[in-house]
Amino acid sequence: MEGRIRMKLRVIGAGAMGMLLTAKLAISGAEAELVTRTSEQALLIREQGLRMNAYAAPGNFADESGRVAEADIHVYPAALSFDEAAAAASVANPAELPDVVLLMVKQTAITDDMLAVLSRQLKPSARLVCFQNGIGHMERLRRHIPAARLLTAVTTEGARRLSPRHVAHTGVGITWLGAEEAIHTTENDQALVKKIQNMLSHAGFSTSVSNDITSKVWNKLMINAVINPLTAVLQVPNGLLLELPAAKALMRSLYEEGRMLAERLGIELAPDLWEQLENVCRLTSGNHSSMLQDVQARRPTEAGAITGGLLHKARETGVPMPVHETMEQLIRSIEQQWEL
Ligand SMILES: NC(=O)C1=CN([C@@H]2O[C@H](COP(=O)(O)OP(=O)(O)OC[C@H]3O[C@@H](n4cnc5c(N)ncnc54)[C@H](OP(=O)(O)O)[C@@H]3O)[C@@H](O)[C@H]2O)C=CC1
Ligand SMILES: CC(C)(CO)C(=O)C(=O)O
Repeated sequence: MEGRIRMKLRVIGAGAMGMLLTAKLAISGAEAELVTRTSEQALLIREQGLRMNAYAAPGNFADESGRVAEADIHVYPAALSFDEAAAAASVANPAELPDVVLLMVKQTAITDDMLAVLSRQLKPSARLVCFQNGIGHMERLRRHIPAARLLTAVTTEGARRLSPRHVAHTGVGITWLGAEEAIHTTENDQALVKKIQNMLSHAGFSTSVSNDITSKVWNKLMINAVINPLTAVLQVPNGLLLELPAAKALMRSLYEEGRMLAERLGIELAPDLWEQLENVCRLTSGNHSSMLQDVQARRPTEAGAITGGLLHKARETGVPMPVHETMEQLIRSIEQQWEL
C-alpha cells in the first residue's frame, strides 16, 4: 500500500496512551516495540501480552461503570525497559535503531536526565513524535535533540490504563501532526511526516498533518487548562462543571484569560473554542479528568505544563492571569500536602 513502507517504531511509555498506540499499531501489522519504565512491566508484557478494550459508540467516552466492550484484543509486542533500551542502543548498529519514536510519557517524566539518555538512542534520521498535553516540553527537548528531528502530535483520543498490561480505548478522537518550527520543508521531511500519518491512520487513528500545529496545541491546552485544574480542585467529573453556576463562571474566567494571552502571542484559537469546551464536558461528563485522577492517586500532576505553561508565557508577555495563578497555587497546595 502506498506510503506503508516498513518502519521500525518504538513507543516510549506503557501507560494509557502508550499501550493504546502500541496495541493498535500492532493490530495494524506495524512493527512497534514498547518501552516501559520498569523491567517488571516489560517482562509482564512480553510474557502475557497487552490487552485492549475498545468500546462501542465511537466519539463517546466510556463511563465509570464500564460499558460492554466492543472488542477485547490481545497482542504480543516486543517490550523492554528504558534502561534496557539505552544499554542496547549503546552497542547497536544504527540500522537496528527505530526510525520513529513515539514519546508517550507524561510531561513530569521529561527531565533533562531522561532526555540525555533518550537522545543517545536516536539515530540521526529518526523522528521523535511527542504526544504530551501542555507546553514547555518541546523547549526542553530542543536542548537535547535537534529541532529538525522533533514532531508534535496533538490528540483528542482517550485512553485509560486498567492494569500494567491492560488499556481501555475510552474515546475516539482526532490526531494532528506537525512541526512547531518551520523546518520540515524538504521533500524528504514531508514524505516522512506523511508516512507517519499513514501509519497512524492505518492503525485506526484519524490523523491529519497541520501547518499550524501551535494553534492545535493551544486549543487543546486551553481545554485542559480550563477543565483539569477545576475538576481536580473541586473533585468532580467533567460534566458537573457545567451544572454548577459558580464553577461555570470560573471556567469562563479561565477561558477569557487564556484567550487574551493567545491573542497577545498571535496564536490563533478556534472561534468556537468555548462551545468546544462545553462539548468536551458533555461528551466526557462522567469522566474524571487526568488531573483529578492524578490527584486521587497522589501522583504529580501535569499542572506545571498546563496552567504553569500558560503562566510562564503570561509572565514573559505581561498579560495578567489571576484566576490561573489561583488555580496553580491550589493544585500546588494539594501536591505539597503529600510531602508533609
Ligand atoms: N490518557 C489520555 O487519554 C490522553 C493523554 N494525553 C497525554 O499523553 C501523555 C501520556 O498520558 P497517559 O498515557 O495518560 O499517561 P500515563 O501516566 O498513563 O502513562 C505514562 C507512562 O510513562 C511511563 N514512563 C515514565 N517515565 C518513563 C521512562 N523514562 N521510560 C519509559 N516509560 C516511562 C510511566 O511509567 P510508570 O507508570 O511505571 O511510572 C507510565 O506508564 C500525557 O502528556 C497526557 O497528557 C493526551 C491525550 C489523551
Ligand atoms: C479533555 C479532558 C479534560 C478529558 O477528561 C482531558 O484531556 C484530560 O482529562 O486530560
